Amino acid sequence: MQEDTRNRIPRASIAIIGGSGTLSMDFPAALNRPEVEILGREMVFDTPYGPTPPLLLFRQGDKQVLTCRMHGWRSGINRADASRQIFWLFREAGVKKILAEGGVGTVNHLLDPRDMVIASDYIDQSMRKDVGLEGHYLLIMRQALCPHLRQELITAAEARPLHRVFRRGVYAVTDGRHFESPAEVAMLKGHADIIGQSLCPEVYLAREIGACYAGLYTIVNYGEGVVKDWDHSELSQIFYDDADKIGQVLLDVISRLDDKQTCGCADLRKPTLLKKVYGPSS
Ligand SMILES: CSC[C@H]1O[C@H](OP(=O)(O)O)[C@H](O)[C@@H]1O
Ligand code: HPA
Repeated sequence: MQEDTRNRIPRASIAIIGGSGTLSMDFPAALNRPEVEILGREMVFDTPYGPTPPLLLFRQGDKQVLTCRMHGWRSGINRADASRQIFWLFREAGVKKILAEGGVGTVNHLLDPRDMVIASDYIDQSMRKDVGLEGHYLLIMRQALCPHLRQELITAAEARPLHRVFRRGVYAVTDGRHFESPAEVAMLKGHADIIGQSLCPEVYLAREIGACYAGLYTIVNYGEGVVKDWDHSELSQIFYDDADKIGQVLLDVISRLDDKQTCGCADLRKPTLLKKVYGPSS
């Protein structure tokens, strides 16, 4: 049953946007970490954009962490609205660092299913470019993926060796209820390494609220035409098999994080151009 927690917004300095990996388990409770205490499940909060999807709140050491499950709210809902609701809440809760995880396809023939990539940049091929909170235009998307958070993810992922970890890679963001055609994959080759549907508009909203953002992505399929005869039935098994490692990596990172943002991401949130035309960015 959903607990009604509207208008009682907790403090949380860190947020996790879960993907297909952590969705397949009772994250983070299933990982049996003694320092983790679940503070609330199925928490829904009122926002100017409507009630949020259900979130989970937990404490890890001295940090409070809000988590939402992307797939849990994607089906049948308006993704733009849900993104605004969640990031409005993150801002009000004081979230400064956001970690994401998700499943992706590969367009780079050097990568294989189960490899993990800490994305270093993105190309937005989605139709979600204009999703934001109030009044922020011309956001600077330099270091959209925080170098400090990325380094923490690399360190944590490499310390739990299971599959190959790639320290950088360009994530092409697509839209769809479908994967890409061979021609689309061929077009993306040479520009991107991995394809998924879960990085935008999140990076824009993170920048808008002045939070750092970085993600750990597990390859669950070859893009069409990269390797012939790929069987998509293997896709969800990879999520299930590797969910534990993905979740542990996220918690390992959280245990090392502090509240400081010495990376400069927070300073990049102020649009510097055309203030007179577009109005102030508070
Ligand atoms: C289940 S494969 C397609 C789906 O998986 C990824 O989502 P997530 O990042 O939440 O794991 C990808 O972006 C696609 O939307
Ligand atoms: N394309 C788009 N999104 C995806 C893919 C893909 O190949 N794999 C997982 N999410």
